[in-house]
Amino acid sequence: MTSLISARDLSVRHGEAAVLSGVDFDISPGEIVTVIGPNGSGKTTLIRALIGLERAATGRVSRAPGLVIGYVPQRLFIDASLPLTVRRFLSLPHRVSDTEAEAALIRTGVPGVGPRPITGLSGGQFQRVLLARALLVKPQILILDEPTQGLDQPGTAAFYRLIEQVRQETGAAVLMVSHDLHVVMAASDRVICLNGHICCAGTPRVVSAAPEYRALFGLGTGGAFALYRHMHDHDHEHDAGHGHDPDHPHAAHPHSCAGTDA
Ligand SMILES: Nc1ncnc2c1ncn2[C@@H]1O[C@H](COP(=O)(O)OP(=O)(O)OP(=O)(O)O)[C@@H](O)[C@H]1O
Repeated sequence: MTSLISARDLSVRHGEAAVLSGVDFDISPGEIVTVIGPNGSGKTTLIRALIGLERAATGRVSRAPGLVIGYVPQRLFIDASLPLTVRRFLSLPHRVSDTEAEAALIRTGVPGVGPRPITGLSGGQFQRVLLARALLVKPQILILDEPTQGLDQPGTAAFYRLIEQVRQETGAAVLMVSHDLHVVMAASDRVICLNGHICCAGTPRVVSAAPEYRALFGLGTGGAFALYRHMHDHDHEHDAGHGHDPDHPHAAHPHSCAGTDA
């Protein structure tokens, strides 16, 4: 299947520091792919490079022609003194009708918040409004950088269920960065474990068994694995699009994952 976004041998530098090196990446229509990794491992940098907001030092990134991306960045500061309602926020930067705006709020589980000041929302409501705004562009791919930050565990689980529904209803691919390992393992088709390079990648089952993953996140992933097995009974035979045996974890890069290669 044709990739929506792909990267080959992608490296990104910030000044002298190599933040990412040798990254190969693909995402297909309708896939949910999650990038995990420690703080500073280059997750946001990878997302930004895939969108085209960050320049590749070497390698290349390609996007399907005319690809429509719905992007929720990691940080969005809104000045609390700004008199901005949710409704007006949804029309930034592209104007949408009241009907479209309310439909998006209903879909993301926050109906009727349109007239409220955006800075008065709870963390969970705000994340849902950000998702609503991203959906209003009718994206072929949703890119969400830590969309559940600030949410409690039930809120996080509910948000991932919503993402899954959106994927089912719209067929959009979803690329996420997350720290919620347990839910990530339950809600992703494919997981990429990043630490300056790709340490391991594949289905949640493959990644949670990989020594590189365990070196980074410890062995307390049995619960995640059980949750994943419990919630998913559909086919996960494909593995990272590389034709590997899905039951055999692999490092996509031969280096240790204990530290970045920078
Ligand atoms: N604009 C920048 N200028 C210089 N260094 C940067 C810049 N942006 C990121 N970095 C550095 O690049 C490295 C990777 O940052 P990045 O934000 O991609 O990591 P991350 O995995 O998303 O981290 P976190 O989990 O903390 O959000 C870090 O060492 C960071 O300090």
